[in-house]
Amino acid sequence: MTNDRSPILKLSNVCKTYELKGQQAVQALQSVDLALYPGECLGIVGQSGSGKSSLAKCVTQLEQVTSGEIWYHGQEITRLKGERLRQMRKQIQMVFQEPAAIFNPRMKVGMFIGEPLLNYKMMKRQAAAQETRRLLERVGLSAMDADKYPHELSGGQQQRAVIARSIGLRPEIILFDEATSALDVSIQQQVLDLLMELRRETGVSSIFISHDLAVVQQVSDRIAVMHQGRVVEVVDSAKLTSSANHPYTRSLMSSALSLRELKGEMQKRERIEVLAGSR
Ligand SMILES: Nc1ncnc2c1ncn2[C@@H]1O[C@H](COP(=O)(O)OP(=O)(O)OP(=O)(O)O)[C@@H](O)[C@H]1O
Repeated sequence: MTNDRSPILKLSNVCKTYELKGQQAVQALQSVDLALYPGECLGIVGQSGSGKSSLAKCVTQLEQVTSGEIWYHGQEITRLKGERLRQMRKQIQMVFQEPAAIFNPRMKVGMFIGEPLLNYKMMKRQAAAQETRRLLERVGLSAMDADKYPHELSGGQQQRAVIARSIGLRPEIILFDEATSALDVSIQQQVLDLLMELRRETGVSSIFISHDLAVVQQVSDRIAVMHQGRVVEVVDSAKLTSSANHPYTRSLMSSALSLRELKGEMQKRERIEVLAGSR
């Protein structure tokens, strides 16, 4: 659908090897080629250890690639330094699984969201405070939450605050790395709905990483399937059932299916128990 346009981000032959003292090196990424098109959500799915987080970290230079190139708007970004790296990180934001890990426990939520607006000199203090309130409300929190400390928010609310901070910078790309995986199922769905709304509203491009194929399929236009550090295939989300070819993708699909059946069966059993008065 999007292949007639130039990609905004392109990974070309990217390899990442972790050298470990006294142990065998780990090849986390092996010759990865991927493209992200403007406005697209590219899903990345694969089991634990398949290299998903390493890929996200190489894009944002939290890790250095071992070899290969990453192009952002025609600029090679694997060795950026100083101000150019800082500007790239403003444009390519990352949202992790554990929001608690990136909060400063002593910094109020309002400051957490407003600080980057000041650091990047996007606006003055008063305007940043106003923008912070707007962002809080945009992600479904209250402007009053600005005065709370992170521990006073639930996990889902913390993740909304992290998303508010990211979108405040008006990035071109947001990388979500298992961003909803730690949340309860109903809260997870609310956050996914928020992400889909924000995407429609802002046109932001995104990479959505998860081990959960059903979740990835819900939010993505295309899905890159990773297995042992390689992208084994890229499929259109809407045509997953008919066009997935690789046996590994097929096995992910059947385990996602049996998980759905299991969940459905448990819900059915709960309903029967409630009707029978045993709960
Ligand atoms: N800093 C590191 N040092 C050494 N090995 C690492 C490091 N980070 C990741 N690895 C290894 O690289 C491989 C890929 O890990 P990575 O975290 O990228 O996979 P993943 O698909 O994101 O898995 P998970 O969902 O469990 O985080 C794994 O074998 C992992 O143990």
